[in-house]
Amino acid sequence: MSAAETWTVGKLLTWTTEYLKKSGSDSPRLDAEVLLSQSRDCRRIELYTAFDEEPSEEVKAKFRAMVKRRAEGAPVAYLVGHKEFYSLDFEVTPDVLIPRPETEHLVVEALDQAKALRTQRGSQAQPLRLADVGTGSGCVAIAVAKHLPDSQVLAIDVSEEALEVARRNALKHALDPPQLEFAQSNLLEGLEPELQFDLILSNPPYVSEPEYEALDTTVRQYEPRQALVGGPRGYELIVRLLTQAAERLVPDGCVVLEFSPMLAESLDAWVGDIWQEPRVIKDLAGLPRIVTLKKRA
Ligand SMILES: C[S@@+](CC[C@H](N)C(=O)[O-])C[C@H]1O[C@@H](n2cnc3c(N)ncnc32)[C@H](O)[C@@H]1O
Repeated sequence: MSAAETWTVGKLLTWTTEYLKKSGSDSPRLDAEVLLSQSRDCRRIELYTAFDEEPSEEVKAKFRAMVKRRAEGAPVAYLVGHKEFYSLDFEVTPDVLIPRPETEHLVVEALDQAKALRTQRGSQAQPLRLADVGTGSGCVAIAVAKHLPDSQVLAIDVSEEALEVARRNALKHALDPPQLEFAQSNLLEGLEPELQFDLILSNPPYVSEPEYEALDTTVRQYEPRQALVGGPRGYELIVRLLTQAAERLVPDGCVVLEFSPMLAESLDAWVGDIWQEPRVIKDLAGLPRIVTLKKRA
């Protein structure tokens, strides 16, 4: 970018798109638009009616600094401090995983299972009790709580730093106890012994250690390892969670889990003698991504 040129919104977007493309971004135009709208404090769509305007020096300086960090690999969501998930806006910091679009399938399936339980139990039933294990930013717990106003959701994480972000997101979406509560716990271990749930949801860490080493450096360098790695083989946390969940579910309840398509061949082993035939949901790429498990009678 030369200082003498007039850097209009349109030119800034064109130049930055090319620059970020060369730096390895797989969504350079979108990145440029998100960063510029954040710097101008406007909505992305408003850039389209401001193509010929020249932003102030302050806006351009802010934009340049973010573009530089993006070119170095920093994820856009951490640079702007928020990310949309299930049509809701969530604060994100490097203490939490950036919510992924495939996790929206977990929310859809959780809402379907909640509806089925309600229908089964009738209109006089108690509020549904849900747990979201490994809540991170709180995106799953909050999306579900927003769509199930008469439910009680317990959002759990082992990381106190992640819980602080999730609590701020709950505040932002006007969710209070008893509809949404938080607990720091290693999976379900630290909870009161009498706590039982109708639905246990989780997008747990499920990347194996070798897969982690092969992940894009932007993920490894910026996102919390604890949110990604499930153990040497990837499924260790899932197996522990399923054992604990079997003790915490009411008889007609179920577990809804996101997992890696790489772990699909382990599904039968997870089911064992405890769970019924799994219901598997595929993501938009046609890969197995979500599994729902009900206990055998
Ligand atoms: C894959 S992230 C999911 C975050 C969020 N639910 C989402 O879908 O974007 C997994 C989360 O599990 C948490 N976690 C890791 N090990 C845990 C454990 N043993 N007990 C509870 N939470 C754990 C991590 O801190 C992280 O927030």
